[in-house]
Amino acid sequence: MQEKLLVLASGSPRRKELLAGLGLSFEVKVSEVDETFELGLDPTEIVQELAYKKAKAVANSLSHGLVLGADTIVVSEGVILGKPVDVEDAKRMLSKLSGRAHMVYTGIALVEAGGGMEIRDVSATKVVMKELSPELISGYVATGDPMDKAGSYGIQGAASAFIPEIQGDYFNVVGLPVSLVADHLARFGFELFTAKKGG
Ligand SMILES: Cc1cn([C@H]2C[C@H](O)[C@@H](COP(=O)(O)OP(=O)(O)OP(=O)(O)O)O2)c(=O)[nH]c1=O
Repeated sequence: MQEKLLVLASGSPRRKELLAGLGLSFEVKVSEVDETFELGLDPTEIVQELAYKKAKAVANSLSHGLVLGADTIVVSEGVILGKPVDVEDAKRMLSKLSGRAHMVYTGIALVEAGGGMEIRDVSATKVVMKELSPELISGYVATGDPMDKAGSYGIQGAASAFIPEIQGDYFNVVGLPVSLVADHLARFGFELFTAKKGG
């Protein structure tokens, strides 16, 4: 029986599904966070800072429990690509990613409500994308799939056809580096496959 409360501070259905895969019980609580970041910060710092903001905002509203936040961005040739603002933006991002490799960074933060321990970490995956014709980009964007995703693609959907190779954690690209999260959860007492979970 898991005694300690685990809270996922995310509205992302992918993150919910990936965390649920670990077999732990958790609640989802989302709070509005300003996702702007300081210019000049390294992408690995930006994703950790945004993940921390998301987790901290929810932790501040609770008296107890452990809160997990995450943030994913795509970086191509030094340019940070978040979620597209519209269809044209999505097409622009995909044209930029076409025919070259880029990096996907997901920052994670675990924050104990009530002023306990806090950790941040980051996972990086290199993604190789095929050359995409304008017709292919238009067709994919028309499906709507890119619109809520960093870099304007979802490796887990039809865009899998564009990606012949990755180096690193696949789940990191989808939005949650599950293996890294599991390692950190264990440090907070959330052990997998033991009788005592989060006690
Ligand atoms: C690159 C890539 C991103 N994504 C998603 C993961 C994230 O949900 C999203 C990046 O946006 P985020 O701002 O990291 O997360 P979010 O707004 O969806 O959810 P929340 O802030 O509430 O936690 O892009 C995919 O699903 N597949 C992919 O291949």
